Amino acid sequence: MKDVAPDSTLTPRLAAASDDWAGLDSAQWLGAALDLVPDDVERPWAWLAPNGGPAVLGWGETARFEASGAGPVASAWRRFRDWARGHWNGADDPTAPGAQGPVALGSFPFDPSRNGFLVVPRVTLVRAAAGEPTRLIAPAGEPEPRSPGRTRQDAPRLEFTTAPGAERAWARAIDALRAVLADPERAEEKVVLARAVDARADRPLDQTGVLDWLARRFTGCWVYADDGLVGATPELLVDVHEGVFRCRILAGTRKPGWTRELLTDPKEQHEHALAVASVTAHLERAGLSEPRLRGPYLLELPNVTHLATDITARVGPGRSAADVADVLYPTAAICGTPRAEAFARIMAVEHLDRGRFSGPVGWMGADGSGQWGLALRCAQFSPGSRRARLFAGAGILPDSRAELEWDETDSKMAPMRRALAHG
Ligand SMILES: C=C(O[C@@H]1C=C(C(=O)O)C=C[C@H]1O)C(=O)O
Repeated sequence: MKDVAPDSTLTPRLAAASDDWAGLDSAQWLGAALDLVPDDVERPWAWLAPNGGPAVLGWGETARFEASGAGPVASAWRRFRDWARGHWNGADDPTAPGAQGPVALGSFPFDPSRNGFLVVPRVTLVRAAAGEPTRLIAPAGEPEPRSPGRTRQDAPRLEFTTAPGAERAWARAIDALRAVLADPERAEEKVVLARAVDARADRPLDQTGVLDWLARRFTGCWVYADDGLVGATPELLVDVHEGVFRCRILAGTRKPGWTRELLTDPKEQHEHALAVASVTAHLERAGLSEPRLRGPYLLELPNVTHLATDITARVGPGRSAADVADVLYPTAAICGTPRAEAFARIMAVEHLDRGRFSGPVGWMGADGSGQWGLALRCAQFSPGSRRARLFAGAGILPDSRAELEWDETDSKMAPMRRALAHG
C-alpha cells in the first residue's frame, strides 16, 4: 500500500484566469501561468505543445510513480491510473476514455536500467487546447495561486566548459564508430553519439525564465520541465488523443543557409530513412494501423534545419500513449540501427552519462491519452540550479566527419546557452 498524505485527493476547478487565458497562444499561456509559480519553487513541471495544443504547468508533488526495465512508461502510468481512481474528486471517472482527469508529467532515462518517473504535481494548471478553459487541479482548499510579484534579477554571469580533451575524445569515438559502421561483418548502420557542455552561473538560475524564453522563441517545439530537466524539443515520439496517433521523426541536420543539401545529400537522406524505418517497423506491435506518412520535409528552427517526417495512424483499442511510447522507444534518431547493437555501441564509446537526455519526456492523462517527446535541446539543472549540463548528439554514419558533427552539436546546444542567460 502506498502511504497517502491526507490532502492527496485532487479536486479540479476552473482557474480564476480561465476566461482571460482561453484566447492566448501557447507561449502567452505559459507566460501567464509562469507568473503564478510561487517564488520558492525551484523545479516547476511543464509541458507546452505547439499550435495551441495541450499546455500544463505545475509545482510541488502529490504522487510519484517510478519505473525501469521493460516498458517503464506504461508501468509507471498503470500505477498512476490506479492511484487516480482513488484520489480524484471530479465528477467523472478519470480513467474513462476522453475524461479530463489528473495529469502526470515525467521523463525516463536513455538507459532503461535506470529509474524514470511520472509525477502528479501538487498544483497543476492545464489547458487541453487553445480556446478551452484552464483547469486548476489541486488539493481541496488550496488557495487560488496568485502572482508572487517576482522581481526580475540581473542576467546571470555564465561560464561554459567542455571537459578537457573532449574534442579529441569525440574525434576518436567517431573514428571507432566509422570503422564499425563500414565493416560489412557488423550489423550497425547508424549510431547516435552525444556530448555535454557544463554551465556554471554566479547565482541560482530561475527555470521559469528559461521556460518562458524557450516557449517564445521555439514556437514549433514541445517545451518541457521535469525535475530540473528543461528544454524545447522539435521531436515528438508519441501523441495519442481520441484514438489518433501522431509523431514527428527527425534526422538529418544543417545550419540555416545550408538546408538545400538536406534534400539532396544521400548521407542525410539515408540517415533520415533509417530513423523513419525505426518507427514504421514497430507500428504494428504498438497497435497502430493505417499509417500515413508526410515527408521528408524541411523543418526550420531558428538554430538548425532538420529533415522531418510526420506519421499519423489509428490507435488500437486499449493502447495508451505510454504503451505506444514503450514500443517505439528508442528510435534511431537518438540511438541507432539496429537498435540493440547501436545501444551497446553507445554504452561502449560515448563515455557520457546521458541521464534523461534523449529519453522520453511528456505527460499522461489517467484515461491513457498523452504526449511524449524525445528529451533533446535541454539542460539538466543541478540541485540549487547554479549549474546546468547541456547535451546534444548527432547521428554517425560511415562517411560522417568529426568536426562537422561537433559543429552540429554546438548548433543544437546554442538555444539552451542563450536561454540560460534568461534564467
Ligand atoms: C540527438 C539530437 O538530435 C537528433 C539527431 C539529429 C541528427 O543527427 O541529424 C536530428 C534531430 C534529432 O533526431 C540532439 O538534438 O541532441
